[in-house]
Amino acid sequence: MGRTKEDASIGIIGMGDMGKMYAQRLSDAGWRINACDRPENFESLKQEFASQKGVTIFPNGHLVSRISDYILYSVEAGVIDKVVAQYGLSTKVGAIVGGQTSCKAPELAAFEKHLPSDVEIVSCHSLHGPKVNPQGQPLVLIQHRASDESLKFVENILSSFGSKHVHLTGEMHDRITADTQAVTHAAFLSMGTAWQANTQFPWEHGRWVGGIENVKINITLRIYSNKWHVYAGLAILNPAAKQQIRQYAESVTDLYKLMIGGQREELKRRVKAAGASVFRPGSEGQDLLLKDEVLDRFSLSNRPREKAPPNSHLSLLAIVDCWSKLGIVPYDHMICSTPLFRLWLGVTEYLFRNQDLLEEALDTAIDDSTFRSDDLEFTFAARAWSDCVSFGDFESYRHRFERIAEYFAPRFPEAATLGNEMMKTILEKTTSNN
Ligand SMILES: NC(=O)C1=CN([C@@H]2O[C@H](COP(=O)(O)OP(=O)(O)OC[C@H]3O[C@@H](n4cnc5c(N)ncnc54)[C@H](OP(=O)(O)O)[C@@H]3O)[C@@H](O)[C@H]2O)C=CC1
Ligand SMILES: O=C(O)C(=O)Cc1ccc(O)cc1
Repeated sequence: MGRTKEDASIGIIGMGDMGKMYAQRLSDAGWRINACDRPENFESLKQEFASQKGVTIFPNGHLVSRISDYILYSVEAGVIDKVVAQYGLSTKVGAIVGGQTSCKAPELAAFEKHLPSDVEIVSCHSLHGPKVNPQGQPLVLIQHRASDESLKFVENILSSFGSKHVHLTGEMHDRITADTQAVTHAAFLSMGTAWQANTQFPWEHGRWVGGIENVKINITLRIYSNKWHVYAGLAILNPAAKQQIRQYAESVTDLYKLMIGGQREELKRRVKAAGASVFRPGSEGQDLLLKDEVLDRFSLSNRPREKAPPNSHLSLLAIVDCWSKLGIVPYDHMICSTPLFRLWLGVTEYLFRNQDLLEEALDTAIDDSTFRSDDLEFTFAARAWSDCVSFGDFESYRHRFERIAEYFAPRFPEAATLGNEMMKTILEKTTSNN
């Protein structure tokens, strides 16, 4: 089997956002790519890639599999079993197969079930979206059923991304990404749900101008402007994610009850104890991941920001409570973190490492009823998303997601421009080395 650029070729099955990004970058790096999407997309895909040197589009996965030396399945997580069942037997003798889906248990199970035994398995996962520059971002590699030499071959293929290779088992990958991805998305999905329930575009209200709020708004819109199946797949198919998301919903509910019950001392005690277990003493002198001047630059609002308006920050208090209850130290996951996770940790840290800001949030939660209805809707939303993930029903997830996405859709273009700029600037300051 060929193992160099001159004599090997790479197959990509599923030419959606990630598949196209891989095809583009790997062919630019000099690899020969054989790619396909669904048969009905053959003609349009062929036209789209007509001028991309090194990429050949085929009508289906059989034709890709039989001639490629490393084959990557880059399809929706929910259909991985079906697609591998369809094309797996056509895999070239002695080839290596991998997948790009965000949850590895079903993907690896599908490979074991459907691939011939002479086929090796090295899977991967780029921990960022298709529009993020892979340079310096984590790239997980899973040597599931393969020789060291085959792993090296795959590493060589993917080396042109300039990503940081992280070697994990499938099981470790799923445990970590439940912490970093699934629960992070649950928080932002819930924010969007609450804003929609109260028919708000939050940046049109003075209470949501500046700083942390910019990140909340931009990321929420970014998620809702993406494909629902990416978020549904990694939450519903990952068993560890259900528990994490449930804990997040419980933390939100518990803290909300303390707020409306006026239990100031108990609220402060619980939140500060959680903060102490997540933001360990001794870290005070370290640089914050995010700073005011960065946060303030990316507002969808045209209102001036004078002083940060007080906010109970229930979503942030709850994530720290959740991490603490689950014994998660988020900094331990930096090596395997997505950009969104680093932003989420960044804003949380920003609140918890500023004692005045934290006190203000806790006092606001008790004394100021301005946010009560928003926090109530947020609590409902967190519980509803948790139920939706626990029930494991893709269609109801899709329905919820798309209903809310539709509400925000008119604002996606401006949010995307600003959000991309924000991600770029902030990512330069929050690498996975932090
Ligand atoms: N988007 C992201 O930020 C990231 C996504 N991932 C993961 O990567 C995978 C791909 O995601 P993404 O590219 O965003 O999703 P897309 O929906 O853009 O791409 C998936 C593609 O696979 C195609 N497909 C489905 N069935 C078949 C089949 N039988 N044969 C050939 N092609 C098929 C789909 O066609 P159709 O649309 O017609 O069904 C679609 O074009 C997912 O598992 C996702 O979880 C990983 C990292 C980041
Ligand atoms: O950064 C995030 O969490 C994203 O939303 C982008 C994303 C989505 C799915 C992945 O498997 C990896 C990255």
